[in-house]
Amino acid sequence: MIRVILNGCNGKMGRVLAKLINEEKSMEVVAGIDREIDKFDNTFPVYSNIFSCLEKGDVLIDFSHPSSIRNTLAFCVETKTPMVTATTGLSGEEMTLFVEASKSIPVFQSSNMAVGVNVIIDLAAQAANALGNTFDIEIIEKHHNKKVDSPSGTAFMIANALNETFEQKKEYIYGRHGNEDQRTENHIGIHAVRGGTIVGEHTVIFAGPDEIIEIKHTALSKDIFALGAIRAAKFITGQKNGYYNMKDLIK
Ligand SMILES: NC(=O)C1=CN([C@@H]2O[C@H](COP(=O)(O)OP(=O)(O)OC[C@H]3O[C@@H](n4cnc5c(N)ncnc54)[C@H](OP(=O)(O)O)[C@@H]3O)[C@@H](O)[C@H]2O)C=CC1
Ligand SMILES: O=C(O)C1=N[C@H](C(=O)O)C[C@H](O)C1
Repeated sequence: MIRVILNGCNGKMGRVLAKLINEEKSMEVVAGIDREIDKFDNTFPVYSNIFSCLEKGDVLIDFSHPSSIRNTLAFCVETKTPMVTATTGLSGEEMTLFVEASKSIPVFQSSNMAVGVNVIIDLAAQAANALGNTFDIEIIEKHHNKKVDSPSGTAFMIANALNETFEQKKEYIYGRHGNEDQRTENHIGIHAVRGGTIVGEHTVIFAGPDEIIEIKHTALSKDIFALGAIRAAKFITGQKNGYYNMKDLIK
């Protein structure tokens, strides 16, 4: 039985994960961490301070907020608990903390745990490689009105993968407004739409002379992210210390 500690257990994703882990034969949630501990009638103990957690986990799954990342990593390193993290909106400094921690524990990180998104990233990189600078690239992402960070972690993941294909790196332009950001071939435009209960949509537009290619992924439920994280958690419990992502899982 894989014992899971859930960081952000009372959030939207935390609750979907708890339900889906409950349906798994080989996994159980042994503890949860969140800011408010009495928000729901959880079937496992919930702590507001991760260092108060009494249960031993085989893996920690994190869908929370950047403000919790330092303590969560410190806890995982201290208790030698492998960590799967899906939290987005991290600073460059916070990202390097994961790489540092991965010298002591296995760390799995992805801004999007859905298999399909990782397929469209490869397709878009292939298109960017073939089209070079002749087509302009714009990324549009749409999410629900409760999302904290903009643009999405996935939009950055896509833009970074596309930029890797160019010798001269392109500059990211966010949601143009006014006269300052007129397009040049050196731009990747990134635009965030927020509304209602949109689960998650990412479209990469390649706009060329008289032709347009669009590569799009639509998430229809939050289950796909939770199932990806469950798969990552099963994968990482058997791994050596190191930094892993979806490429290691779906290769
Ligand atoms: N990689 C992926 O596939 C996916 C990633 N995500 C990312 O996962 C994260 C969570 O998403 P979602 O569940 O929708 O967000 P929610 O805001 O619904 O949930 C986050 C939870 O974490 C809690 N929290 C905030 N700060 C802390 C802290 N310092 N310590 C412990 N808990 C804390 C929040 O409490 P409170 O409500 O009090 O603020 C909340 O209960 C986001 O970064 C989101 O972008 C989401 C879906 C898919
Ligand atoms: O906050 C969300 O909901 C999501 N966040 C992730 C992101 O920022 O890319 C992944 C997914 O699109 C849902």
